[in-house]
Amino acid sequence: MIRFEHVTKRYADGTTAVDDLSFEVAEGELVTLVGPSGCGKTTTMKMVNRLIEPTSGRILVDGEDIAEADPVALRRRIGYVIQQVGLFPHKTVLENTSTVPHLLGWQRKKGRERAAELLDLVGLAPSVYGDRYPDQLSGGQRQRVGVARALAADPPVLLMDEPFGAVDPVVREHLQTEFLRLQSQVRKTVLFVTHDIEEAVRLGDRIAVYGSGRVEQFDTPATVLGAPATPYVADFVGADRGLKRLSVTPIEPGDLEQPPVVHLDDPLPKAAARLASEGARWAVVLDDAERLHGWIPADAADGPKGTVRDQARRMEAWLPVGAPLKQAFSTMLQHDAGWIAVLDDDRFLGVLTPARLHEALRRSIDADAGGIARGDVQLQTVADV
Ligand SMILES: Nc1ncnc2c1ncn2[C@@H]1O[C@H](COP(=O)(O)OP(=O)(O)OP(=O)(O)O)[C@@H](O)[C@H]1O
Repeated sequence: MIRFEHVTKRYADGTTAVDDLSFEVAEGELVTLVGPSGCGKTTTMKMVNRLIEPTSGRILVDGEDIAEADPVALRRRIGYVIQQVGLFPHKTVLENTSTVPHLLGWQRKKGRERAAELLDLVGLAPSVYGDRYPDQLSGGQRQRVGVARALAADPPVLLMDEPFGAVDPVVREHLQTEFLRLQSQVRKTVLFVTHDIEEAVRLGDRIAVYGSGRVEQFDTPATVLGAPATPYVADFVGADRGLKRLSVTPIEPGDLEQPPVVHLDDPLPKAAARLASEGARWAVVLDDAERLHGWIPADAADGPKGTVRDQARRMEAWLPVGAPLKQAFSTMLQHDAGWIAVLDDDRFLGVLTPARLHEALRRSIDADAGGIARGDVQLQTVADV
């Protein structure tokens, strides 16, 4: 846990870099600090490992006032990843990764084993990369080594200052995805500095949006995008905040439509009767274990003999419940599908249609800001006009 209590930093020349900052990062939480250049993000971060001392206020790490800690011992308890990575050029990847365990006096063998484990975890096979030197790696690989090195001594707290800032957008997205997967396993308390709102939204459990030296809003990505606290925040998150919000708004069971469901071994006449009674043009087809198989159009069910199995079509477009709406939209486009199935593990929950997706989009964009209830969302289709 990291707690800032009325922390102010004024530099010798009179610049107030951070002004009366108070917030808390819970254990295992990832908080992103986002804001324009010079707003005090790095100063905030460097005060946590005492590379910079606050002018006033207190910072607690795991309940301990860090002003009373020995700075060197403190830094070994806190992982630190920066944009320039700062790997030792004359040391191998494995040696770089085991630096902190080594400084902490771990046995060499244990330190190297741990380093190898972490390199694996960040996607760098130690047998391939362990003996390379930093200049034999790509930028993205160097960043991964930086992350592995920061985690090597298993610190409870991780500070990350624009760690993926120096790589191209594609590699950056990969690193973000990998880091999210890693964080879901290691659950560190993370303070992550970025000036990129997309990155802040994607990675943060909560986001602190900085104005000049102050936090203008501290909340979940969905709330910051859906209900910016001030005009400054609204401007910073951008006019397309609705679009950005799609990536942080999950599909909920309530978004789904329930088409008729038939099973592979149902006789066709039974399936046809089911479709007719609901006036549906198609039905979802499940197997005996209630797993999604595909679908069957009404005209194909309209035969005197056989079972649904003979006429069923496979359906590849599906998503797990909780996946972001952006992914739903993209899957629908990718498969050119009129609907996609939503599953909870293997269990079929319902389908997302363009109309329901549209409704969910409206909810995600407007609901918090305007207090619009889902039932109040009116959908218009071409047929209504
Ligand atoms: N050593 C220093 N002496 C005086 N002013 C400083 C010093 N270090 C930083 N500042 C000033 O403090 C303010 C905050 O700087 P800081 O580096 O924390 O910003 P930042 O949000 O991390 O910016 P960036 O995204 O550009 O890294 C800036 O106005 C900066 O010029």
